[in-house]
Amino acid sequence: MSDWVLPDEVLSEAPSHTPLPHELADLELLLYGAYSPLRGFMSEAEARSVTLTGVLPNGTAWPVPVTLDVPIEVARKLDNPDPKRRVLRITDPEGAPVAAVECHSLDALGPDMVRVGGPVRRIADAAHGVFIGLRATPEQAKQTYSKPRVLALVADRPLHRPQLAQLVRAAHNLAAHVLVMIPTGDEINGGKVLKLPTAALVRSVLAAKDRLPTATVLTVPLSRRGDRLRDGLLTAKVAAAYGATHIMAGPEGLGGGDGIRSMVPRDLAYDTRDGQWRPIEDIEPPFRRTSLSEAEIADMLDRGFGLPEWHTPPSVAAELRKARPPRRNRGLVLFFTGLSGSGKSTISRGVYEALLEDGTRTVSLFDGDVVRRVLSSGLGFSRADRSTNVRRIGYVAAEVARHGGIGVAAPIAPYDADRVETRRMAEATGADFVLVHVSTPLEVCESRDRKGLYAKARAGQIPEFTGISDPYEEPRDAELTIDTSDMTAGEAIEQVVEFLSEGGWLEPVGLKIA
Ligand SMILES: Nc1ncnc2c1ncn2[C@@H]1O[C@H](COP(=O)(O)OS(=O)(=O)O)[C@@H](OP(=O)(O)O)[C@H]1O
Ligand SMILES: Nc1ncnc2c1ncn2[C@@H]1O[C@H](COP(=O)(O)OP(=O)(O)O)[C@@H](O)[C@H]1O
Repeated sequence: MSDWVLPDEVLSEAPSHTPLPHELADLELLLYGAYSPLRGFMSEAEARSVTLTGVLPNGTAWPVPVTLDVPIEVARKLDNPDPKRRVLRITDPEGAPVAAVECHSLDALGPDMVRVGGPVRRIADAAHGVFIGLRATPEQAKQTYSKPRVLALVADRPLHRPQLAQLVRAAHNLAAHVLVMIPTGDEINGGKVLKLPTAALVRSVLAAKDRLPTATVLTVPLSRRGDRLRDGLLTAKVAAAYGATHIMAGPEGLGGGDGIRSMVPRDLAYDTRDGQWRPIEDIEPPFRRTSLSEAEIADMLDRGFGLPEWHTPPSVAAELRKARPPRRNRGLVLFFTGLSGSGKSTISRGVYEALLEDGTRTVSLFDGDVVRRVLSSGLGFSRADRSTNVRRIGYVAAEVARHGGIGVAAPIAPYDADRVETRRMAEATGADFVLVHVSTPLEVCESRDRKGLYAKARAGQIPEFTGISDPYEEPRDAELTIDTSDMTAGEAIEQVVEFLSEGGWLEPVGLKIA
């Protein structure tokens, strides 16, 4: 990839840095040569040029910035005037060195961060990664192609019969070898209804392998930037680097370019007369079954209904059932937020006990006092400490949910960013996240003043008290909002239990609140 030779003593003295997941994914693609002709991370000027014009200053078209940002303390250690000796050692999240960056450019991004640009070089093969055995460099992949034409498909969702039929038709018409690229980078779930953890996505795609024409199936650490057009162009670039001559346009549409042609598949429907998938307009309406939407598929899985065989191969359906079990068996983080005295502890404890009495679900309660004593001992109530506290709770509750249990937590959790991160952690495990905002107004909480804390806060004896001298950011993404001003604790608990039953997380029968 890179022709520079790195003396050992330079490397051993180089400062280390562990990049963010999407930066590591970019690094992997750079090292593979999958971002060819890029050989390294962009300088700020290059990144700006790409963002504004889609072209690098040297005239190369490139759709998105590929950048690496490091904290200023790390950048300060890169003080050698000779750029060949200004080397940053990149470590994976476990701390093992994986690559080196020869830092040709260092551009300050505000007071804390520095953008590091320059060529990259592999030090060691990545040792970890889900389905790492399915990774390949473009050169390795090209060895497997059986035909001159190669049709790429980015499988960022499971393949059901309509997608398989589209692929088979396109591959047949082109007489092409098929290259299935399963994206394993960050944000592959972005905007999807049916969110799957990476391993589950790979398994569900592999479950359709027998139904593919001659194909090479790879995982590719592609991540999404959130701009469909540019993401599409980047995907096409990577597919071209892997030797694809054609690419299937996805539901969002994908750009071609770079000598790769985009294939827009025809809309297919199922013909009930002979069980074939064919262009929708070739089937008379009474015999036509259109494909299920992602929302319909998600809903069927949530309710525990089997996916119909006319639509989904049984092997794929089985993987999806495992990855997304019916809600009554699926992990859940039930997260209460609200002011002190709003009723979080009372309601969460009541729901926890109702779940214990019901006995169909395993459940852990992260009681506020116990959390502060054990999990978060030593933390106070500064913004940073509250954030750490809430994210720790979120992390542990997500682990409970990963294994199919219900994690119930009830911290104040005053900051939106921490609640959002907590939701992300839960959903990344394949579990659900339900946010209950106990919205009892401050006046009511203060009049209750069960622990006498509001009086102390008003008297200035407790600095940074939520609602008095510290912020509470009202959630706008709560699944359920309960104001306990005019209801009994029993009624509040029942509202939550009913919500869980109606949503399918609990069997409706059997649960009774006294
Ligand atoms: N400064 C300040 N602000 C708010 N609350 C305070 C403070 N100091 C102590 N307490 C008591 O600690 C409880 C809140 O802890 P949490 O872990 O839920 O807070 S946070 O989510 O980390 O913000 C909270 O308990 P609850 O009444 O159960 O909410 C208070 O009793
Ligand atoms: N509908 C209700 N739901 C919950 N608590 C209520 C309700 N009505 C009155 N309360 C009282 O309000 C107080 C709430 O305290 P707590 O549950 O410890 O709140 P938090 O955990 O949010 O600080 C308790 O004394 C509780 O008895």
